[in-house]
Amino acid sequence: MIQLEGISKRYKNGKLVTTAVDDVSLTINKGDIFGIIGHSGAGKSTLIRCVNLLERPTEGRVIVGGTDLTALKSGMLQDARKRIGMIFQHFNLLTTATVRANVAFPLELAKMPRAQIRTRVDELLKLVGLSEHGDKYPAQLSGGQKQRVGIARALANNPHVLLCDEATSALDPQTTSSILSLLLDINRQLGITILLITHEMNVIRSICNRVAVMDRGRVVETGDVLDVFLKPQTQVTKDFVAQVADTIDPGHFDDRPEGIVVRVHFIGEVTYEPILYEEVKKTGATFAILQGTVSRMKDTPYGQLVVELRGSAADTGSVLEGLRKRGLDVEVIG
Ligand SMILES: Nc1ncnc2c1ncn2[C@@H]1O[C@H](COP(=O)(O)OP(=O)(O)OP(=O)(O)O)[C@@H](O)[C@H]1O
Repeated sequence: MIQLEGISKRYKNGKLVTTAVDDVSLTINKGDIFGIIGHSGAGKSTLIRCVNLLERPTEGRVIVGGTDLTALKSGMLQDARKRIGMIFQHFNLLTTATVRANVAFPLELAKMPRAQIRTRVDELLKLVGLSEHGDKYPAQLSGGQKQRVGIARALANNPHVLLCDEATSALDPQTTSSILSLLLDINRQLGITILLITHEMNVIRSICNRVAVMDRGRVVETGDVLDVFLKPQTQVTKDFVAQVADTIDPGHFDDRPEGIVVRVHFIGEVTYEPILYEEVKKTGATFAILQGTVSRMKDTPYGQLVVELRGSAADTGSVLEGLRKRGLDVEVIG
């Protein structure tokens, strides 16, 4: 649905050149909720603004729904942009217009007849749970409600893609979670592909299926959220994963003298099966749990256990083999 090919964006200020985005290529599939995470200054905002050409990349191509936006003349680009909705951290609502008027705005620009606009606005307000608030002004709404207006407005022209620029960063945790649920519903019910940027791993974990990690203008890691989350490769990704409290602090188990220390990853329904117990029981080995967690990423349960396996080398070896045969990812870490 979105293909970014070799995107770079450089800003020139006199003799100073800042490279905000440095040769980024990404493929975002139809139906994905794709998250880009990075620290402040990593280039996320610049990159997401390149997708609808609010920023024109210095180099590279942006292909959305098969159309190369970077090759379009301005009239055609305006049309293509209607298929790309966008929401913002600070909502960007018209403060002197009511909720209805804010949502109607892109429809008026698209010259939709008045009666149709009324029906469409009703539909959109219902979708985002604001049917009772249509005649209010933005100042009379909470942050979460303002973002719902932003979402309704972004969806007005039936976009294929929704871009979310730090859409929950100005919201408290509870409101964040209600907006994230709404985005997930929109993705599922309307099949809209979502590309979001954030500096919070929790946002990625709650709703994204794919993630890219940005650092100093470059994508340093990309993949399925579960893979990246459970096996972060770079330090910057490890730091983001550590933001989420239920991950296990690596590497404090090397002082266990008696046995071998093993990290077992569970993904999916096996998380709730007594596999470890069953495999250990077949042998003369025993185990002690040193640390463990079970959680959920989007709809997938997952868990990690760090256990010390005690017993003869043959017994512990056969436990490891048994666990691997049953599809678990097992690492000996001490
Ligand atoms: N218009 C501009 N002119 C010059 N430099 C810019 C411009 N916009 C962004 N930059 C620089 O590009 C780099 C990336 O900025 P960008 O806002 O894309 O990062 P970010 O990851 O979105 O950070 P934040 O979360 O703080 O917005 C920064 O060094 C920034 O100072």
